[in-house]
Amino acid sequence: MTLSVAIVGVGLVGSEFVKQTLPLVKSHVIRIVGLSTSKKSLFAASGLDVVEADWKTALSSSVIAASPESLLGNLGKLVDDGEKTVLIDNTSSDDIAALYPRFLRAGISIITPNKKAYSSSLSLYYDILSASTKTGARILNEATVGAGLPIISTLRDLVATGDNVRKIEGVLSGTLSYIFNEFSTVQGTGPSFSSVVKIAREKGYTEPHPGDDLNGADVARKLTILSRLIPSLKDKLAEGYKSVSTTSLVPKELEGLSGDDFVSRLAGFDSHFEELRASAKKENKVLRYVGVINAETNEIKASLEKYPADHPFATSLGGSDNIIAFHTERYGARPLIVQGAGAGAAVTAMGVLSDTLRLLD
Ligand SMILES: NC(=O)C1=CN([C@@H]2O[C@H](COP(=O)(O)OP(=O)(O)OC[C@H]3O[C@@H](n4cnc5c(N)ncnc54)[C@H](OP(=O)(O)O)[C@@H]3O)[C@@H](O)[C@H]2O)C=CC1
Ligand SMILES: N[C@@H](CC=O)C(=O)O
Ligand code: NA
Repeated sequence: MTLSVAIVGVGLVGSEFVKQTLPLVKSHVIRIVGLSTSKKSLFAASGLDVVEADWKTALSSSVIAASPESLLGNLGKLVDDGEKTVLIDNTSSDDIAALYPRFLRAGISIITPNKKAYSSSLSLYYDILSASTKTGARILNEATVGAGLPIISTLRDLVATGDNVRKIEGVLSGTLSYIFNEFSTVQGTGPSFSSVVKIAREKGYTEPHPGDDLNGADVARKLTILSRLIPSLKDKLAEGYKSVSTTSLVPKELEGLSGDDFVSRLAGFDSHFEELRASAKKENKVLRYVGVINAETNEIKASLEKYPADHPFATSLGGSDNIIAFHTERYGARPLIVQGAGAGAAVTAMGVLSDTLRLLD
């Protein structure tokens, strides 16, 4: 059966998703029925004529305004006609996330790298789970943590097979990994903090607003998504990521600025970060921003820490690498470790597309 797919959000990840999907459109595994930005949309129930490059022109010249309501109606009709139908949410929008229960109740599956739905209030989370259970429409979000790395599937497998997860710890932000791998080296020297943040943004690692990475919220969201999969912690974070103890690296003066203004004014705070780097170097340590879920002490925390120069977080990470260690009863002596690029369009779109193909299992 051909999957009918509507893609909302065609920025860095969304455009790469379309690119990776084109061979599957040619072989009739997938039919792209909808494309939309925050302003414009295209829809054809029988499938859009999607050709690399041309779809961008067609979408930007479309006169049809984006409307999640009409998309819901159009996709609902496909479900009624017996089509396997999927919404791919490649935005970082809270508004789209809030609509997931309605899409699921209409029998439309959802695949997303957008962390908003699973890391906000517990009530939205349970609304999503119950809508999915009711209709059998599935929601998969592997790319929300570690981009294409198998983090969520690994944790689900550990829990489903009865292992006891004691602690999860690691570097969960591709942006903050890149920034501190470049900024805080064992030599204790390197480029200025603001210049590395700028490059991380240019490389497509950051959230649409880089302050959402630097304030720790992105890591806190990932910790929320993971902790809700651990039976003893599933109801702990009532307010989602806001309930996580989080260290922000955003100077107070830059709060509330647009992404562009934020990045251009960050240079004014380079000396503060230079001091942090120098103080770590004095102890022969490096700075790394880490996330920890401790199921034994119930502590869930996102923070900037110092690690000895010979620690794996200091020696084995490069680029936007994430490293996540699962300490469990079965993996008692040595944790199960997943490591690799944790941000960037190619690896994120791969995570979204592989989830999409799981719907055909
Ligand atoms: N970049 C990465 O490495 C990773 C990203 N992610 C997640 O992937 C998602 C996309 O990230 P990325 O591609 O980098 O972000 P971009 O800012 O490049 O793209 C976001 C897109 O979403 C669109 N959009 C925003 N709001 C709406 C809306 N209400 N309706 C329709 N479209 C909307 C924007 O449209 P417009 O152009 O009109 O504003 C834009 O095209 C985010 O949730 C991010 O957290 C997850 C893992 C890694
Ligand atoms: N901004 C995020 C993108 C992936 O979730 C990160 O840097 O990890
Ligand atoms: Na992942």
